[in-house]
This record gives sequence, structure tokens and C-alpha cells, in this order.
Amino acid sequence: MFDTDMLQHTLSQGERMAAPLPQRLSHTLADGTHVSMQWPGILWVEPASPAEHDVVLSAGVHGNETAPIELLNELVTALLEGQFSCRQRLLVLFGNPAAMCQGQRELKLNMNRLFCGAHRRYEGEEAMRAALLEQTVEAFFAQPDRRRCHYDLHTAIRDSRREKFAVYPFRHGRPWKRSQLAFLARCGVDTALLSHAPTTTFSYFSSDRFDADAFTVELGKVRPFGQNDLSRLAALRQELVALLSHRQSESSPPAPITVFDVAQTIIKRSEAFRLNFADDTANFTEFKPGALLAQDGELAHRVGEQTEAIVFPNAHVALGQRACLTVVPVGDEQPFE
Ligand SMILES: O=C(O)CCC(=O)N[C@@H](CCC(=O)O)C(=O)O
Ligand SMILES: [Zn+2]
Repeated sequence: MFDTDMLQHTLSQGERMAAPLPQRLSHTLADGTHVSMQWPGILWVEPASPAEHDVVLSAGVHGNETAPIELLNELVTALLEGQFSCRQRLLVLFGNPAAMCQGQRELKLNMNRLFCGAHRRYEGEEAMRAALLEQTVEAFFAQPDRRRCHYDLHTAIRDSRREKFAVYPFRHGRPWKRSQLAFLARCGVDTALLSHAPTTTFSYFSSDRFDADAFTVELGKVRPFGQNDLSRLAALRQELVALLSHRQSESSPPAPITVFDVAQTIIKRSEAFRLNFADDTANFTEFKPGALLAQDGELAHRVGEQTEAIVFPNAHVALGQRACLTVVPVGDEQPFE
């Protein structure tokens, strides 16, 4: 019998997240869809006659970001119970099960900085898990001429003036896709940030290596398991089921999404790094031109010539990592298709 509670099954494996399950689980649903699990928190779904999308849905790359984990778990249960028929090839990933077990963002390493081979510079369970996730995504996306997408679901540490927003990874000059922004808007994600530099995040990995339509999607604030209001993610659930069922979306055309350019990526260079605003300052709080945002020893980080809003400020990241983004309204020069 295939366990319909993927989350409990994953947590029951404890901290063994880079080792295969003692026994591979495999099951064929009534509609012919084949479902299998060989590693903790990695579910592979192969419909009998798949439609054109290969869909990766991930959550728990940060172990304490529980709302999207609960959402994906509920979606998997619905699929396994036959509540909807999955017509797209689907890979569901719980990124960092060991951190999920501990209710922590990470054990030792921020897993969302370990992709694109960055895991090779480190040792330990999280580096091994990131390597496994890369190999799994590569194997899943190996089929040619498919439409690939990857939505990597997160929640933010701070309050946010914009509850749900997506980071659109750098596309090396390829146009940003309005169709994807419209999909996100139907999901209730009303804000997108266009990145202008390569990173080592999971969504950048799928975008860069496999030309997938990939995003980091922020879905509210971090809360412990059991304390999330999943009704706030109802629109996202509905659109994911429509995508997976290969049905037209039934939601009315969304309000246009607000798009920002990432203006600055502030890196923590020394242990002297300090943010120049209160710890409870919400994401998307605006600062006037010239305002001091952070001090890193002698180095001052200031707003440029136009007002900028802060996103993901965090003085407690490892040296060399991003401690804050700033964003500005999107410029006219961005290529969209
Ligand atoms: O709230 C925060 O400070 C962090 C929330 C989070 O985990 N965000 C992602 C964004 C990844 C990206 O830029 O694509 C992260 O920091 O990994
Ligand atoms: Zn996260």
C-alpha cells in the first residue's frame, strides 16, 4: 500500500535524506498513472499518456517553511486518492527533510545556495541532498521537446507588504514570459521580481540548465507545521490542479501582476555587517534615495538615485551570502514575450 501522507512518510525517515528508502514504493492508480518513491520526500508521477508539461513542485528547501509543504502534501494525497487525474508528468520534492524534522530553516547550510554544483564545495547531509535533488531533476527533465516548469515554494521570514511574490531567475537575455506572470497572478501571486544575475538557487538551476519556466514563489510568512491557514493558498491549489489535470483555468482573468527589477544584491562581507533598520521592518518597505541600508565595516550600502524597497533582509546569513535585495519598479527596457 502506498502511503497517501507523503509528509508523514518523509518525516518518519528522520534525518536520512540522502540515502534511498529501504524499499522502493511503487503503485499504479486506477487511471493508469504510475507513482513511485525511491528516496525520502521525492515522488515521481508518470501518467499513462502524459500531456505536454513536465512539472516540478518543490517545498521544504528551507525546513521551517511549512505552508507550501502542507499544500503539496494535501495535493499529493488528493492525487493518490483519485480526487483528480494527473495528466502531466510530475515530480514532487520536499527539499530538506532533516531540517523539516527539526522545524529549522537549515541544519548547517542554506540549501537554496547549493545548486548549480555549489554543493561540491561542501560536505554533509544538505550538500548530498542538494546533489541528489539536482540529479533527480536532471533525470526528470531528460525527455526532449517537453514544456518544463518548476515552482519552488517558500515562505518568508518577515512580514511582507506584498504577501505573495515570485522571484523570476535571471534569463541571460531570454525574454521574460507574460504567460508565466499571468499564471502566477491566477495563483494569487501578484508581484514578481526580475533577477539580473546568476545565483545558486534551485529555481535558477532549473531555469538555467533545463530552460524550465522556474520561479521561487514566496507564499506568506514562516509558521510551524499545523499553524498555517491553507485557505490563503486556495487559488494556487486550484491553478496547480488545473495545470496537472490539463484543464483550462476556471478563474477569471487576474489583476495585472506588479513587476519589480532587482536593483541591488547586498552581500555580507564581514561579521561587522549590520542592517540600518529595525528587525521587524517588513519586506517591500521603501527607502528614499541615499538612505543608509546597511553598514559592513567601512562599506556603506545606500539606496541609489530612486526610491528602493527592501526584500529578504537578513544580517545573520553566512559570509559571502546575500543579506538583502532591493527592488525598483520595472524599467521599460525589459524584454517580455
Ligand atoms: O524571508 C527571507 O529572508 C528568505 C525567504 C527565502 O527563503 N527566500 C529565498 C529566495 C530565493 C531566490 O532569490 O530565488 C531564499 O533566500 O533562498
Ligand atoms: Zn525559503
